[in-house]
Amino acid sequence: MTSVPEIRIADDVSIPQLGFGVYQVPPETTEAAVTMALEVGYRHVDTAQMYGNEQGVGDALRASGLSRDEVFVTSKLNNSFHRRDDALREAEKSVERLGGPMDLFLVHWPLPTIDVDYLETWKAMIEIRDAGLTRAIGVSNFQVPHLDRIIAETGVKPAVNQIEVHPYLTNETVRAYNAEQGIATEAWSPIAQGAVLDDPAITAIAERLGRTTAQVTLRWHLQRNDIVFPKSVTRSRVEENFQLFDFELTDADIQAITALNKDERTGPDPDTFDYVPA
Ligand SMILES: NC(=O)C1=CN([C@@H]2O[C@H](COP(=O)(O)OP(=O)(O)OC[C@H]3O[C@@H](n4cnc5c(N)ncnc54)[C@H](OP(=O)(O)O)[C@@H]3O)[C@@H](O)[C@H]2O)C=CC1
Ligand SMILES: O=C(O)C(=O)[C@@H](O)[C@H](O)C(=O)CO
Repeated sequence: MTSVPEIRIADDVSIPQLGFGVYQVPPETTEAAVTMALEVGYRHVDTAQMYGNEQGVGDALRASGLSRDEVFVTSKLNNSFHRRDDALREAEKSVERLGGPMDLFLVHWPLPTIDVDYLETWKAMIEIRDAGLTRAIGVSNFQVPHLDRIIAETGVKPAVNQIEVHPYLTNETVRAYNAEQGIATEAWSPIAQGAVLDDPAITAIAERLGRTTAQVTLRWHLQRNDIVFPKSVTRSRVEENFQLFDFELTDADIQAITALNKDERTGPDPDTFDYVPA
């Protein structure tokens, strides 16, 4: 079985650096998709209340025969639940759907333009952790000023900051701040939902190494010490995305891929994103 490196993100909490993302996996097929990923060897699943598929993740874990502590599970607080009482209640519901305490629970978006202050939400996350509903807490899509503020006001650093990172959006400012603060960076949409896979520079490296462009891109993330969880519902790709530990990129390869940055987002901008589900 492939051994996936782990990154320590909090006292007594380590996360496998490679996981399986389930954004846009329909609720009715999530159990099958996660079961497939567990069969391939993934031991880290990234879901969210917003995805509507935590139940399917929990069902796959229960059916797997694996003990709960063998699989690292992350979920995220939905944008509608930023008020303290809502956050605590909804974290309990996530725990029920997932079948036990989470390993990592994130504030999904800072929503800086919404009337609930994300500082209230971060304080609620600390309570959620202290109540034992999750082993570690973190944030997602937080920019440097958001991070600065929650750390200054509470003295509690997020274990991770999950942000959009891929060769066309290297997000260096936030990554550097995360590193300086000892916050692990998780790179969402690591292959830009496929947008980087035909890039000529990545293709040239892939051809030289006899790998696919998805594997080269994911390996680039790993060698930059970021945590990734590519999503696929296609078994051959789920397998391909797991075969990353028997080759290496050179420093020159890493620099060439990093140089592809064009600050191009595939998803929303955290400074303006204000979607709150009804
Ligand atoms: N915190 C946040 O705000 C966000 C978090 N995320 C997290 O990050 C995870 C990954 O990001 P996501 O947006 O899903 O995008 P990814 O960058 O993982 O790309 C997923 C897409 O690429 C395809 N794909 C996957 N592997 C391959 C491959 N080897 N070759 C060719 N195509 C491939 C998939 O197709 P198919 O499934 O058809 O095989 C799917 O269309 C999410 O699932 C979620 O967990 C994502 C967005 C925002
Ligand atoms: O996938 C996620 O985690 C997201 O937050 C995205 O779905 C994001 O909300 C989006 O892309 C909305 O269009």
